[in-house]
Amino acid sequence: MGTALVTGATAGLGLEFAWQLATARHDLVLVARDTDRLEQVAAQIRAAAGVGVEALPADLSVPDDVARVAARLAVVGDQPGDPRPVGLLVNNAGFATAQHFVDGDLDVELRAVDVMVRAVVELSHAAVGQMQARGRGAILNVASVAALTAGGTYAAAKAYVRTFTEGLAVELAGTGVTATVLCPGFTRTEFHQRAGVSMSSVPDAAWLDAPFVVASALADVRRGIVISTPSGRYKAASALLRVLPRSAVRAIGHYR
Ligand SMILES: NC(=O)C1=CN([C@@H]2O[C@H](COP(=O)(O)OP(=O)(O)OC[C@H]3O[C@@H](n4cnc5c(N)ncnc54)[C@H](OP(=O)(O)O)[C@@H]3O)[C@@H](O)[C@H]2O)C=CC1
Ligand SMILES: N[C@@H](C=O)C(=O)O
Repeated sequence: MGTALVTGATAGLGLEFAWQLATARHDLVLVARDTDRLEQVAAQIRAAAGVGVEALPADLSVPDDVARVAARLAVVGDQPGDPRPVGLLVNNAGFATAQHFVDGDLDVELRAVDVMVRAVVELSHAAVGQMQARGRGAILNVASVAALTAGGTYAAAKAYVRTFTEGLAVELAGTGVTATVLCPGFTRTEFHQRAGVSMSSVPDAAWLDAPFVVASALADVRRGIVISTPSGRYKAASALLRVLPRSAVRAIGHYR
């Protein structure tokens, strides 16, 4: 099995990606900011799954850190001593801005763009070059059903990722390399708690579990599906969001 690089691998969906990929015998390169937690996750997966795990601490809002991750992704693996090339890139790291734009902290808005747009573009570019040269590979970018809403910078970033990935999939057709965008709905992770967002009004039936979301996404990657929306509920919600008048979508006012 090949090597997978997962960003945001210390918690939530990223941690679940790491475990499911390790169980499927992929070696891993794991990226996140919290070095202690990252090393701990890497050690646990190495011990339990017996795969190779590199911990690559990086803050994806910091250009030098993104460049280090991009350099790892660009490795073709044809030089003696090279690490193995990455065959699957999972651009998963992200966070909720959890504020309105006008009276919000501009640094938070810009960091959201850096982590969820700029880093996704830079890392995809670094990976796709070596993947195309080797004639195989896959890129999985994590957006959100929020991409179809009008909820400020978070939704705009996710809309970018969705459209960007669709364009990449078109460009890559026939090359042996695929691009998939994952668009989950509400999923139980650390995401809302980290952002200090109360989710008490969201009914139980609206929640997805990370193991289900990740298994659906990886199955869709294997089948070369471009837009992966786990669960019938969120497929229906996405279909509705696409046909509603945008004035109605704006009225939903879904801010993250
Ligand atoms: N949970 C949900 O309801 C939904 C989530 N999503 C998307 O799923 C993705 C994963 O989120 P989820 O698992 O829920 O969130 P979590 O908060 O559980 O995990 C986020 C991960 O991203 C990492 N991370 C955050 N900021 C940075 C940064 N600047 N540089 C590097 N790593 C960073 C965190 O690690 P560390 O703090 O160590 O850096 C952590 O590993 C995100 O892109 C999110 O937008 C989409 C739809 C629904
Ligand atoms: N769908 C979730 C994140 O993208 C949310 O809105 O909480």
